[in-house]
Parts: sequence; C-alpha cells; structure tokens
Amino acid sequence: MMKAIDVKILDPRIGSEFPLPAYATPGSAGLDLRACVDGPLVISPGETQLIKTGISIHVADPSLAAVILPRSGLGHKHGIVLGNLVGLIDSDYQGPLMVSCWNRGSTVFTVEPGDRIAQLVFVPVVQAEFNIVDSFEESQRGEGGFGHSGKQ
Ligand SMILES: O=c1ccn([C@H]2C[C@H](O)[C@@H](COP(=O)(O)OP(=O)(O)OP(=O)(O)O)O2)c(=O)[nH]1
Repeated sequence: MMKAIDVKILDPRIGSEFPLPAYATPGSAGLDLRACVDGPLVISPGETQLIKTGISIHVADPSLAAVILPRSGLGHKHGIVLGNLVGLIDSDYQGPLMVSCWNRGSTVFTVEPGDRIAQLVFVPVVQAEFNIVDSFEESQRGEGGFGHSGKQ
C-alpha cells in the first residue's frame, strides 16, 4: 500500500474550476498537471516557458520521488515537450511544482488556463552508498558500452 502524499493547493481554481489531481483510470501511472495560467499563454516555436501547476507536493519519503514527463499527444502532435526533458521532484521539495514547456515544433502553441500540460509519476528511489576501490568485481560486460555489441 502506497503512503499518502500531501498535496498543497496553491491556486483556488484547482478543486473548483479545474479538477483536483486524480488518476484517470485505475491503471494510470501518471497524474495530469494543469496549467494554472491567468489567460492564454502563447509558446512560439523554439521558445520555453515555465508554467505554474498551482500545486505543491511533499513526497516526504526519501525512498520515493516524482518525475514530470511530457504527455505523448502534446509531444508527438504539437511538439510540446519539457525544457528539462524530465523534471525530477525531490522527496524533500516543498515549493510550487513548475513545468518547463518547450515548443520544439514549428508552429505556435497556445496553452489555455487549466490545460493538461504534462504528467507526474511517482517512482521508487534507492540512494547509493559509495566505497573507494581499486578495481571492481568482474562483470560479464566489463567496460563495454556505447554500442560496442553492434546493432543486431
Ligand atoms: O520540472 C521540474 C523540475 C524540478 N522542479 C522542482 C522540484 C525539485 O526538487 C526542485 C529542484 O530541481 P533540480 O534539482 O532538478 O534543480 P537544479 O537545477 O538542480 O537546482 P537546485 O536543486 O539547486 O534547486 O525543483 C519542478 O518544480 N519542476
């Protein structure tokens, strides 16, 4: 059973004019994040805008984090992806959730108040412990990487 995560509503339109964050279906991995803008926001081709979502979350549990991911339809059809490619929300972050929207397409895109602009997914986190060593225990791959095994 997942622990409950506290959501602070910063914009009073959330829960009234715009729906509260919720999973669309029982199998949804992501929660849609909405643009809490005051009016239509135009993102020109090549431009990046930092957009308020009107909420803060406090994950609290250090074995969890949240990631902000693009919505596939916006990215594929309209070229609206994230300026940071992926947003990582630390478990101790308590500030406003912001979405960096990058119009990587070739046409102007307009975000209206309440539009779903990105999605939030909670993920497990393992923090590493580090040891200073002279060599590693041998693995099958060794140092091979970056395509050393070819295409097929
Ligand atoms: O798309 C994002 C990415 C991050 N954050 C918030 C949550 C995160 O915990 C915090 C810091 O993010 P990050 O560590 O990626 O920022 P940074 O550029 O490394 O700066 P700093 O950690 O110094 O604030 O900003 C967002 O609201 N949206």
